[in-house]
Amino acid sequence: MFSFHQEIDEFLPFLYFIITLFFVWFLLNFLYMPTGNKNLPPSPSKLPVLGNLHQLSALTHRSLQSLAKTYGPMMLLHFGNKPTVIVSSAYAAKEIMKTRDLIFANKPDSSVTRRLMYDGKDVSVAPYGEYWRQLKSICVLQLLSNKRVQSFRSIREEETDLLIKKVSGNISVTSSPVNLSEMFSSLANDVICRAALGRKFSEEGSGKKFLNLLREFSELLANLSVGEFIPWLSWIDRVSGFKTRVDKVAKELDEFLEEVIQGCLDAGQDLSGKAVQNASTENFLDILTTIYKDKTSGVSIHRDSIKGILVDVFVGGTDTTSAVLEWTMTELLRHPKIMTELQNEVRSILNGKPNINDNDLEKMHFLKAVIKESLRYHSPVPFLARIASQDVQIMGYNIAAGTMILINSWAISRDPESWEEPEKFQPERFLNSSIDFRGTDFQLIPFGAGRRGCPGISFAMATIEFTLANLVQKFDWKLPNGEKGEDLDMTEYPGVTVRRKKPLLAVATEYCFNCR
Ligand code: HEM
Repeated sequence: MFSFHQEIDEFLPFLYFIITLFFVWFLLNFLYMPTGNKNLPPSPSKLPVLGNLHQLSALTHRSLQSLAKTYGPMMLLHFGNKPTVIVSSAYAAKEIMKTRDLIFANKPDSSVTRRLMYDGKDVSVAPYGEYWRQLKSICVLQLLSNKRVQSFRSIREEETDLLIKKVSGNISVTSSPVNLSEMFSSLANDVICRAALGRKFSEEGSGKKFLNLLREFSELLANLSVGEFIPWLSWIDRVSGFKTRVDKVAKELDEFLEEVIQGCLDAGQDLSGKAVQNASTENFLDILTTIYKDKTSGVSIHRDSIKGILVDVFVGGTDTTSAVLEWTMTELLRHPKIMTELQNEVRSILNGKPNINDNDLEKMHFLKAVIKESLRYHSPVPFLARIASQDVQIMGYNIAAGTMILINSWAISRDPESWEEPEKFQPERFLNSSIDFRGTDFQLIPFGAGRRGCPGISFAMATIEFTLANLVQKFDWKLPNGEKGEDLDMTEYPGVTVRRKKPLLAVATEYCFNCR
């Protein structure tokens, strides 16, 4: 028979265990106090050290969208030790990018962005202020204004013509599919290189290397560096090879840009070796180097500023533009009825005329609706990042100075509060709607909004509209091997820009203008 003391003796270790557990739980709760009592946005519970990092998948925009379904349009997460507010509604986005735009005019920086973006000497991560303002206005005036974009018409025409010839050439040799993803990347890069540098690189061995460098660059920017969020674990970045990759890409891109700039600086010649004749034939790099050399202009830019701006233009403009082309063609191939409707519009407006001009494009309302729907359904840059520069209240929640803000523009453009049947690809929704993507309608912000909004919208749209109109006018398209639209692999590949994981392959047949 057990005595009372015997029972107590046996129970004691268990009791100690329970008390210890309770103490640890209390300590952790104290250290990582739930945020509700400071009127902070709702938070999912977090782990010590990791915070909420374990709740993120590689496709962060999707994991944060599903967390927002539980915690609401403004939630506070901890990426390691970094408090981060995730914004997933049009209303909250407007509060940040319009109502309180000035407080949120700075971008977060990290050791990776500093290393890759010339220590903030570019436009996209430069601290908000006079230097950023000067750089951005140089970009807009000299490369991205409507007038400049119009002046690049012949570049777009020549490069699209080459793309069409590649597709036609492929049809005459073999009826095998063409790799549209690869073609769109080259096209976007060639158009930007010619407009910015006066030449392109795709025809040289260095062209492919340059494109791969840009792709890796964008991947590294989107990667979570462990040391950034958990400083005492920064050794993991060295052991995993992440830091070495960052250094290698930064070094190789710098060498490439240095060569390009030096080529331009040498003897006031442009990159093709010709002396620069007059301002109208100058390319963007000529203008940047002139400002760099002219110390009397009142604008002072360093050599690293030129490199930073070029990185912005290539990284910001190449992958994004080709991603939009890639996703739009993907959706057209998945929805043959929409493809036919678009072809009917384009072909009837052109009425047998082979060349498309800006007036024709203006009339193509369905084309514009298809592109808008593609930007909504596959918002190419899923996150817009900001830093709160002072304590502020948004939607009644307190946000402390220094908090990182991630606006999930991907989730906002699929939010059922703003969109009917958001998971369906329906270009018609834009036909009788004034909603646009230029940063005034916060349910559709693929180019961001406010002071830090994208300055390259007109440049990108001119290339996208012209290329798509030509492709659907001149060819009929289908998926290879009789594949059905609904079977097409739609897996996304994460990065600053979300691309298709697998390249888009499609079979083209030449459209016969005289046969109808
Ligand atoms: C479809 C194509 C493009 C998309 C989807 C896109 C998207 C974006 C987004 C989302 C931002 C951040 C905006 C924000 O935080 O509010 C941005 C910024 C920027 N983009 Fe684009 N972009 C595209 C094309 C281009 C092109 C063609 C260029 C230049 C040639 C360019 C240059 C820039 C620059 C310099 C910034 C930084 C602006 C700043 O921080 O003030 N983008 N872009």
